Amino acid sequence: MLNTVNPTETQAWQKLQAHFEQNNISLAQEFAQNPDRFKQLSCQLNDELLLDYSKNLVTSETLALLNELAHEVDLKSAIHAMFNGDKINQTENRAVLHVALRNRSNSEIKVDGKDVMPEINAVLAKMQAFCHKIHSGEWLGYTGKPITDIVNIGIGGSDLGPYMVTEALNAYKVEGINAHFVSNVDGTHITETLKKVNPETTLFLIASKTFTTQETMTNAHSARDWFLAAAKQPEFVAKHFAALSTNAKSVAEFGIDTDNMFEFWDWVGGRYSLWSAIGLSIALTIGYDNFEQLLDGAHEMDQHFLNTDFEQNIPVILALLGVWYNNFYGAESEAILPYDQYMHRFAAYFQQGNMESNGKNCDRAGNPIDYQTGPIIWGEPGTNGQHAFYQLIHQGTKLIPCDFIAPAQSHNPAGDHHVKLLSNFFAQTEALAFGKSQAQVEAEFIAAGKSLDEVTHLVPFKVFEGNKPTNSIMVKKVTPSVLGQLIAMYEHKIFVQGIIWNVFSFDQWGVELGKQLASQILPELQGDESVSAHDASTNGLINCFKAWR
Ligand SMILES: O=P(O)(O)OC[C@H]1O[C@@H](O)[C@@H](O)[C@@H](O)[C@@H]1O
Repeated sequence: MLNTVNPTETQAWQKLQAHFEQNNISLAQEFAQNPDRFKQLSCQLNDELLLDYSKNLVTSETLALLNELAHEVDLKSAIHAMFNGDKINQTENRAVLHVALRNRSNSEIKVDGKDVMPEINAVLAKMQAFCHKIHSGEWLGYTGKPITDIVNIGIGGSDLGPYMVTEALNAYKVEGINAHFVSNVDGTHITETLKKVNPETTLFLIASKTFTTQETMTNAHSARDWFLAAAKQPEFVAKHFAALSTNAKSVAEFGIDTDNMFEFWDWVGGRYSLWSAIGLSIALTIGYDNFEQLLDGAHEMDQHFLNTDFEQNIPVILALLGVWYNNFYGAESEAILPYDQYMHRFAAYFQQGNMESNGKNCDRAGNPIDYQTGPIIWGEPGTNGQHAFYQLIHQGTKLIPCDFIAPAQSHNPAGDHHVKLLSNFFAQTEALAFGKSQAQVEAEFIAAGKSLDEVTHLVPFKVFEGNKPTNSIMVKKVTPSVLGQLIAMYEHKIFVQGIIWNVFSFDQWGVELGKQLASQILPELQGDESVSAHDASTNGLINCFKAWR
């Protein structure tokens, strides 16, 4: 059981509040006063991942108080509870063991007295053997041809992770295999995807923890109908459909051979499931060995998180900085900005990871919360974002803490692209931190031969106040292992924040109401008679739809 502590009632919180009110931290001043600031406020996981958090609005006192907060809410016990397989997802009475899925040390981890590692290893071995069959061409479709296209049908955690990772690791793609991802129940998604593939050479992976999700089951049935329209014989489904699920009964009812089912367990949260059988599309796309390296990287971050003092603990540092802005500066959102085109779905992935985990307004004792919890997460790859929304980050009225992520080495070192990309990565955090003063703007005008009288009216528009906080996360190269490290880093950041905010990070009751209402509305959309059972707005919209369709 996790304890329940209202963070705002801790001594550390009170001290942080007073510290916040008494200090107006200036990055320019902090850097001017302390030439060792980068050295002191940066750390490396290994020789592939560096976190520079020196451009944050913190002093050594801020960091000490934030650490005190972590200790006061007993973060250490919570971390151990998760790694020990305690049922910390209390509203669903489940353990939270994505760390077991990548427990490369293979040490025993027990749930209800039973070691889960043998089952995990058995599923990994089954995934490895399956990948080998597909990649070697041993597995043949119903007309005797090898598989060339994988279509993953899933949504939420059964889509976002595998899609993000296969995109981020596109440089490792197995030749001859194309991956597709269908998630939306909008018929456009499956229809457009099916136009690109051939039933004789396509393998569908039906990815659903529950195997009941409306979107996924609808898309899966449409895919099967499409397949059978060509293949005719239902027994051919076995060669072209596999299931990734915890629900063997529903998999069998759908008609998928349970030999083709890759199992996982209720202690794997949907948004933490890419490490499980849900990662089969990853292993098929980038190769099983690379999938294992992804697990290895995550395990390395897990060990760092479990064993490192909070002062040097990368996920803990990131989490505490987030709490500082979210709860004291009143920041509403955080941007994740990868300077790596392959990572274009990374922010979208952590929208679910973070917002579904910590978007909660009820504390662990069931009381309503009167302080801020999870932030809004958003972002796009640099430099695209620079030409779109960075204006607001630089000169808008909102504080948006940003994580800048960049690899030192590109997978595509074409010409001078990478140095140009990285020059922007360095320039942006510098500009955000230090801005441009009125004196600098005026000096630039004078240097350009203008008289101040001529340009005074323009000066205020060109001033950047600076003092905008950023983290820079530099990696050597986006390899499978490094990506595993990065994902695990953010997962644990989210965990730490959930512990501090006193919420349950591993349930998601907030997605249920809409699902319930949609299933009530669905039968009402049949027939032409007008609907009056809802509020006036919902009735009006439904009746408009009926008139127009
Ligand atoms: O994997 P299945 O069971 O289809 O769920 C898919 C998604 O459903 C949503 O409603 C959320 O609960 C997500 O956390 C989950 O990842």
